[in-house]
Amino acid sequence: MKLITRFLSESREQWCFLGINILALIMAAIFEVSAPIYLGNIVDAIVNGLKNSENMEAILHVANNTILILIGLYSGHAICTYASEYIISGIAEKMVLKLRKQVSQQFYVVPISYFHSHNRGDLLSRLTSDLDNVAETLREGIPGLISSIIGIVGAVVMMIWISPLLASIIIGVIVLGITTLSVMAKRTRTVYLRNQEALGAFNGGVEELVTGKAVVQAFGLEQVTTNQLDELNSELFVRMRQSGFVGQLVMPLVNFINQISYVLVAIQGGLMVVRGTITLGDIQAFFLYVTQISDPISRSSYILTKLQETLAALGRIYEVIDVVPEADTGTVELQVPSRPSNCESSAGASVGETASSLTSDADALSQSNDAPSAFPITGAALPKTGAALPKTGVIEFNHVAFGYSPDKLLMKDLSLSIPAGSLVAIVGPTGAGKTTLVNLIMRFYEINSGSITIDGVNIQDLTRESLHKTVGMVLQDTWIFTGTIADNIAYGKPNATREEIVNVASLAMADHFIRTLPNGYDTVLKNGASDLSQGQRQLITIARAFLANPSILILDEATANVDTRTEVEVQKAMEQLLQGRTSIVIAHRLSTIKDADFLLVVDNGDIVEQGTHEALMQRGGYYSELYKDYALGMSV
Ligand SMILES: Nc1ncnc2c1ncn2[C@@H]1O[C@H](COP(=O)(O)OP(=O)(O)OP(=O)(O)O)[C@@H](O)[C@H]1O
Repeated sequence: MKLITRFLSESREQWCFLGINILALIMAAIFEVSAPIYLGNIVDAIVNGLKNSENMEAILHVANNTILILIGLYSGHAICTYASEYIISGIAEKMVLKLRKQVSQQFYVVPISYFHSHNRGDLLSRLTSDLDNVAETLREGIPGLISSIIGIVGAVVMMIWISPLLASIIIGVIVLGITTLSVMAKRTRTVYLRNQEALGAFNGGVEELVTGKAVVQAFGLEQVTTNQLDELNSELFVRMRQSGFVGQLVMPLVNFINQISYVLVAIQGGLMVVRGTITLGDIQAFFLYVTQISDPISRSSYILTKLQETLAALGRIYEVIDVVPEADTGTVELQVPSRPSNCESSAGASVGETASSLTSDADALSQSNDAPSAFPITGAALPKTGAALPKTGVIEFNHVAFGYSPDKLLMKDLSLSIPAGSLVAIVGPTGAGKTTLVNLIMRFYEINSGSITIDGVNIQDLTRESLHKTVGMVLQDTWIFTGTIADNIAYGKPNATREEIVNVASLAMADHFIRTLPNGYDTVLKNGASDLSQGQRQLITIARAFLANPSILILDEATANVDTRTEVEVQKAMEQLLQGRTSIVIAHRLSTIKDADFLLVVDNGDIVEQGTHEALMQRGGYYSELYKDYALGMSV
């Protein structure tokens, strides 16, 4: 009930149209229930005329007038029904549009942790099938229910008006029928629910088979998987047969009730006609009212069952709408330094020229950071990393504590400083907390205590927009949306010119392959660009990062999916991309680790070692062991 009240109160702007719709339904019902009386009048006119030996012309004259009235009534019924359907479909679409907008907007503002704790398919089904369910019930169910109720009430009133005695017999049968149907509806609900569960399980099985086809084939498990799917299919067959059986029971039952009513009306009505207490026309009208009632009864019982399903869907939709959005209480905007963007600085220069000039800059940078203890992990004074470095992009963790659940901390007291413009590689075993560390910089999760600052400003005081403009990410899972390659590259800078786009694509070594496509930069990518190779997709996302030009860049094994030859090219481009910004690379690759100015070795959410590759190797601690294992793995 709460859900219905909420839904109605949130659809206040549609109330007026809803009122008009109900009015149209009432009018349609009035026209419909009036007709049998006039049909009865025709019968009476003919019977009485013949009985009184009136001439045929006089009889037909009376009948013709009534027929005109009937044409008017049926036309009125058709017009009002059409108007009601037209209005209700508008109302339904607007209500669903509003819900869809609310849910879609929520997807942008709910914390990322919400997505991590919910099944992706389940979230999608709320936006699709649950909303469809609500729309269908609004479009067809509710008008059907209202017109059924009005129709039943109208027909009962007319029956009482014609003959209270006959009406009471019919009402008795109706009450009996409704009680039986509602008992059946309860049982049907359970059967339908099991059917939907079986359908969901089968769909899940098919999805797993489709997405994991390569793995299934690689392990030669086609037969096992097919058998599992067969089992799910058999279960679905049984459930569907059951639901079909109970669903088909409703109509025969309603027909049975109908026929009982006809028999009772025929017996009692016949006796009343003989006694002269009712006319033959009234009996005929009575029969028509019985027919008019039976259909709405079966329809409303079905709609009431469907309504339960819709309320469950509405509840799931409101659950998403009610998620508390990520707090964006920050007011500070980080000043973006007047640093030339990648595309401007390189305009006109060949990739080779740019790369070589940058390599020497990078060398200077790495030399200045060579001292093993140059980067304090305690949050003390930042090291001087050379006059050429930019002043923006300093990241500090001050006594940070964080856990995905409050009772289990992953980081207990983490402090570290990353100087502006440095290239830091985070290494550590799987599950050590590398991704978590960068997620905290992006403020995807709120820390339990301590603070994280960028250029001395607590990230909680920054607006989310400013934070995400300052920190860019290139992830291993490439995200390509449906649109042209140019649109995909310009994602972080929608107003970028074609020249800028081509420029950054050249820097990311993507220009060549893009030009080989039939439509070049205007090639439309669909289905996550499944027709491009993983490496090509990655190059596009790297070009995207070039164009967005953030002062801090996070790379999550960004070159992991690029082949060895492409990797060399991408590395060159990367040097350019990383130039002049603080870069944090989560990498397992030897090349990335060696290029880094500094390594942070993470284990159990803590930094256990830090320093350059050489220094850490000399130290012979945790990193050197890790590295030796890695090198051994590479040589095997
Ligand atoms: N969304 C989450 N909810 C709960 N626990 C999580 C979540 N994400 C990660 N964890 C847990 O936190 C710990 C650190 O995970 P994290 O992803 O940061 O490790 P990682 O070092 O990046 O690992 P890998 O190298 O395998 O990617 C792990 O124990 C992991 O199970």
